[in-house]
Amino acid sequence: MKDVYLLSGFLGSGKTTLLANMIESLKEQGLKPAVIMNELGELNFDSQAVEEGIPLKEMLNGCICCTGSENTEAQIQGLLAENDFDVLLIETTGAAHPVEALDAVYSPLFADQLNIKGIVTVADSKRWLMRHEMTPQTRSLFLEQIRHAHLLLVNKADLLTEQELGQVTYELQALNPNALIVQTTNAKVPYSFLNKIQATARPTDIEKADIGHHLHLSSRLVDFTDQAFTQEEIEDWVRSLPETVYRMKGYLPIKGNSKPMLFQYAYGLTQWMPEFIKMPPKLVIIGDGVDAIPLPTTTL
Ligand SMILES: Nc1nc2c(ncn2[C@@H]2O[C@H](COP(=O)(O)OP(=O)(O)OP(=O)(O)O)[C@@H](O)[C@H]2O)c(=O)[nH]1
Repeated sequence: MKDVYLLSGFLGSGKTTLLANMIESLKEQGLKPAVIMNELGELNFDSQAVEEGIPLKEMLNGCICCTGSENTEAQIQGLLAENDFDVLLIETTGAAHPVEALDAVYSPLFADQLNIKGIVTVADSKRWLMRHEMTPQTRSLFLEQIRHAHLLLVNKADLLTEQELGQVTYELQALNPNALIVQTTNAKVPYSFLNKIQATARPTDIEKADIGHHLHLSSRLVDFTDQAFTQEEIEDWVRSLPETVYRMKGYLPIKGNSKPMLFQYAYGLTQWMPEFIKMPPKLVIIGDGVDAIPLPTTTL
């Protein structure tokens, strides 16, 4: 299993600085990093932050969450096929919504090779104090990046007074009580903090899950080998799910079909497509607390 970290945060908050620090920390631990950088422009000025010899893929033509997950899937598959690495660091553009970015990264094709550790959001603490000057759209994205973080860096601590820093930390923790929060200058975060987070629900977590536990944004891989459903049974199940299930995608075994069907769910809508290759019957579920939700059942 290869660990995957998604680096999120507003433009100029310190993501590239964090990336460079994380590469150093991982190497100190004897781990081999690989990097995917997602920049909005045609040219990636930040790629100099990644030293030679580290596997690097660049996605320059748009946001990881808008260019379509196929592109991200292809980049990850390329990295997995061509390189030997232990940890994948993905720097998203400042304009990426964290749920969309997680969705783009989590493909049923290689879900059993990747362990999504989580979203590390770099929050610019100075900008937080001036958030009322932002447009409502950018402020809302800023808030979403903070809300969905598993590890939250209150960065640029050097630019604030002690009192301001205390206030910002308190406000950010109130917005996301589940996140591990750490005050940083130049995004310097100890490896032990990074290693602590975990966004992929494992079978042992699911057995332990109870109400109030694991309310975080997380992903879960369900294997439907030796099972089959009708499309109606799946649609009924989808209607019974809480609104905190944001995305599902994968291949579902449908009675009467020799090959699992491609299934997608987003914003309350399902989409079905016949698949002509026999794909493994696996489904990825992304949402808050997905380890606790019941799975579909069949009557026959
Ligand atoms: N004073 C101060 N400056 C910082 C800190 N962290 C990062 N910076 C500076 O802030 C600027 C932006 O940092 P980057 O790491 O490039 O930020 P980014 O989020 O990757 O930026 P984009 O790629 O534009 O989204 C750089 O000049 C950094 O040196 C900090 O803790 N304090």
